[in-house]
Amino acid sequence: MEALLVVNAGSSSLKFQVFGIAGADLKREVRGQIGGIGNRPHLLAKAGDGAPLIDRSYAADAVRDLPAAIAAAREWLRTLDGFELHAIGHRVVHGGPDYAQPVLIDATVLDRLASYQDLAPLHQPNNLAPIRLAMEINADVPQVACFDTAFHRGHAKHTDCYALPRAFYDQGVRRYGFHGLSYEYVAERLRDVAPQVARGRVIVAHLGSGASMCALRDGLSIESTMGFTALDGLPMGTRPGQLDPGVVLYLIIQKGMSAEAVSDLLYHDAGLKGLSGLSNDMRDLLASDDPHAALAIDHFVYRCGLNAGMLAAALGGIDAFVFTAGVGENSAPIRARIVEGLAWLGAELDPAANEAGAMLISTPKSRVALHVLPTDEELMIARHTLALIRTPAD
Ligand SMILES: Nc1ncnc2c1ncn2[C@@H]1O[C@H](COP(=O)(O)OP(=O)(O)O)[C@@H](O)[C@H]1O
Ligand SMILES: CC(=O)OP(=O)(O)O
Ligand SMILES: [Mg+2]
Repeated sequence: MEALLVVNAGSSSLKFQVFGIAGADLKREVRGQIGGIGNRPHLLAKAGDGAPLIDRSYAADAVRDLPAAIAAAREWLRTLDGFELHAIGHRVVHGGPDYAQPVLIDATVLDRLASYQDLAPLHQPNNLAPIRLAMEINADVPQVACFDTAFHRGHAKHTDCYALPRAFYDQGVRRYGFHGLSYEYVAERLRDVAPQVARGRVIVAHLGSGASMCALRDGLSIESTMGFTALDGLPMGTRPGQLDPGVVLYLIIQKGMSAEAVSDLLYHDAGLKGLSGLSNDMRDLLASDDPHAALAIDHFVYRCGLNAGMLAAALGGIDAFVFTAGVGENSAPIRARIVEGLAWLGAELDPAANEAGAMLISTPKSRVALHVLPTDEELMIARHTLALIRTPAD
């Protein structure tokens, strides 16, 4: 069977999927992940119908880092029969000012993507590692990079500039926005499940370990809470979200911290983890009776409300609000608390539908339709990859 491999290499996990190609159709054949890298490595893979394929734990030092996880995943993928690899599609978080569309990867493209590494230190190096490896060992298989930033590239200039001297904008210092593959998928899903609403003004909240919101008008992104890097906007598992740049200056100038130490703080030790002092995982905080866990949750919910207000202003009101990603798809209590903060916009929750995790969780008289739509970045990558390898070169 002709097949595509999709790779989503994150900060602590390596996700991969295999799609069979039948004409213009894609069929998910394998959905796999190595999580707990360097800690409690664990390879789990299922067939497209959910049947288990492998469930294997490794010693921490057997899969210590992402390259080791790639090697482990590759070793297992090679045991699968019947797939003829036609292309590999990758999630690449930062596409900088150059890429507004997915792109076929060659050495020049790879160099350019590597130059954005410092703008996404948690993601970009890991995104590029499997590309480099495949270039060596599967040199004849085309690879496609699909960007988190691309879906937001149509933003108006007055919305994606910072109030800095304009030369910085020309150098690429702009508000890019991220999680674009997720928003693009959710916008498509919304067109299926609520076509009328999808043509209107919608906020999508991607609340996972990274978190952001996107304002959609007629299915297109017009604003995002994230900026130049994936540090801005909402508080996240280990990132602070919006922060006065004066804090960074204070840490460097007054406290004598190095740039590396500040970067480490902002990417690894802030957010829910920093504020609670307990965990970056919302499940741990919800289960804890520590007052610092409550503080972290209160802050997260409060900032979600503030940012929703900002995006509602960008849209001139909202017709729908959509929850997606790990927290958004799975946590009824967090959804309920965020919706309380949207009451002024006319949002009214149906508590039973929310508890049941239904696709529509608002009451019939709510002025804002409230949806829960599971995201699927990997399917979006597979579609883009197939479209690119099928496009004849001109
Ligand atoms: N039932 C749940 N309740 C609250 N939070 C949850 C639940 N399930 C998952 N999460 C949160 O979702 C996060 C992972 O989200 P996900 O979208 O998979 O993130 P990423 O792709 O960035 O790793 C976890 O860190 C956890 O905090
Ligand atoms: C861009 C980003 O924050 O991604 P993730 O949520 O996967 O960490
Ligand atoms: Mg994610």
